[in-house]
Amino acid sequence: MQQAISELKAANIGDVLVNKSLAEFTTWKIGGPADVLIVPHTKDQLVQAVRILHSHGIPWSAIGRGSNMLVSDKGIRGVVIKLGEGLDYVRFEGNIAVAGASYSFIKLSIMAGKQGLTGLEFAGGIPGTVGGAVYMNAGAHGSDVSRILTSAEILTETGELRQWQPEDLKFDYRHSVLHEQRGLVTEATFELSFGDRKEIAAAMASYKDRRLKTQPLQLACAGSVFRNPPGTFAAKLIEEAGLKGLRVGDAEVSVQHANFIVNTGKAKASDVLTLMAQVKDAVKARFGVELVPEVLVVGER
Ligand SMILES: Cc1cc2nc3c(=O)[nH]c(=O)nc-3n(C[C@H](O)[C@H](O)[C@H](O)COP(=O)(O)OP(=O)(O)OC[C@H]3O[C@@H](n4cnc5c(N)ncnc54)[C@H](O)[C@@H]3O)c2cc1C
Ligand SMILES: NC(=O)C1=CN([C@@H]2O[C@H](COP(=O)(O)OP(=O)(O)OC[C@H]3O[C@@H](n4cnc5c(N)ncnc54)[C@H](OP(=O)(O)O)[C@@H]3O)[C@@H](O)[C@H]2O)C=CC1
Ligand SMILES: C=C(O[C@H]1[C@H](O)[C@@H](CO)O[C@H](OP(=O)(O)OP(=O)(O)OC[C@H]2O[C@@H](n3ccc(=O)[nH]c3=O)[C@H](O)[C@@H]2O)[C@@H]1NC(C)=O)C(=O)O
Repeated sequence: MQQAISELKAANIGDVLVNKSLAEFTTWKIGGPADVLIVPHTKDQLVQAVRILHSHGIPWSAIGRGSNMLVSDKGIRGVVIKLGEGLDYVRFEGNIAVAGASYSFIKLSIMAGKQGLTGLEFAGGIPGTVGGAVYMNAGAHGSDVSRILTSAEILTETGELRQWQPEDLKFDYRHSVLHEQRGLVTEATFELSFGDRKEIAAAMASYKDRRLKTQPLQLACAGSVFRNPPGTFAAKLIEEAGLKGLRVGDAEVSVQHANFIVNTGKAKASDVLTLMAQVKDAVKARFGVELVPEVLVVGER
């Protein structure tokens, strides 16, 4: 690892931060350190960094805005890559939106609406990056990334840039092939439709209003903790099992939305994991339904 770190620094691939806490990079504000966090500022630096890591056989993973991740208290061994400002861009070509992977998915939604383009209204309240949204096939209000994405530029494990088509990404409910196959999204292209600016703004306002009423947006969280089981809602089962307000340390099942766990202070990842296990067990005992996490639990346990 030491040799790779020296090589990364010598190659000027951006910031190379050793033993860097990841808590500040997650919306839960929880998580131990990455052995090394690298922040390439440009796409060239990113490509070079991945090639160096590949040549040393060092594992790497990506972090976007950390809005769907539970990083363990011991943190992540190996290298974590956070994309820098060089991939924080958007451009519109007619009804096509092309966004860099570190661009905010919410900003993309707002910018598309301002162009009079419809199709991204659902993204107005999803507080991650474009890269994270593609990885997760993020969605809301009956739509998701798979409905509008026409291609994604992927940096492969060996450091090659490739254009992937939607079928290559094998999208499913909150799932893409990137869960099984390492690859970094560097850019995504979305096909939208020309619509009415006022109607788009009205839809976004109503989604936002609904979220403000139903989700604990003012508290540190990571969105829905569990996937919705087929035919029902995780939140409904958790509420009916009487678990709202259940706490472990500073981690709490939100009293506002039962499928959100909020960090009310200094919750540790272990507190959230214990709470998740208690919720899972109680729902299984009461309804016989096996809840499956939607949030990604990463790092050394
Ligand atoms: C208040 C709140 C509301 C939310 N509402 C919704 C919602 O309605 N719908 C929904 O789907 N989600 C929702 N989420 C969850 C979350 O915002 C989404 O899953 C989002 O898409 C994650 O993006 P991110 O950039 O934060 O990814 P991260 O959490 O940083 O990462 C998620 C995964 O993507 C990978 N990844 C990140 N960037 C890249 C990249 N460039 N290339 C390859 N892999 C990458 C990471 O390695 C990780 O495995 C919500 C979260 C919060 C806090
Ligand atoms: N609970 C948590 O852990 C977290 C919650 N969030 C929530 O996610 C939302 C976005 O946060 P963030 O990315 O930091 O951006 P901001 O809250 O800074 O918002 C950025 C822009 O997006 C607009 N906006 C925010 N939410 C919505 C929405 N639901 N629909 C349409 N437009 C919206 C804002 O408009 P305006 O100023 O008019 O609202 C602003 O122009 C906020 O509601 C925030 O509370 C974000 C991160 C973590
Ligand atoms: C927040 C996320 O996505 C969200 C997305 O924002 C919303 C809106 O489209 O729909 C899903 O939530 P959700 O299924 O919990 O949606 P909601 O409309 O809030 O609730 C569904 C049902 O559960 C009930 N409900 C909700 C909250 C609660 O505390 N108790 C309860 O009984 C509601 O009454 C409703 O009948 C996504 N979650 C999943 C796991 O699919 C995320 O993925 O992180």
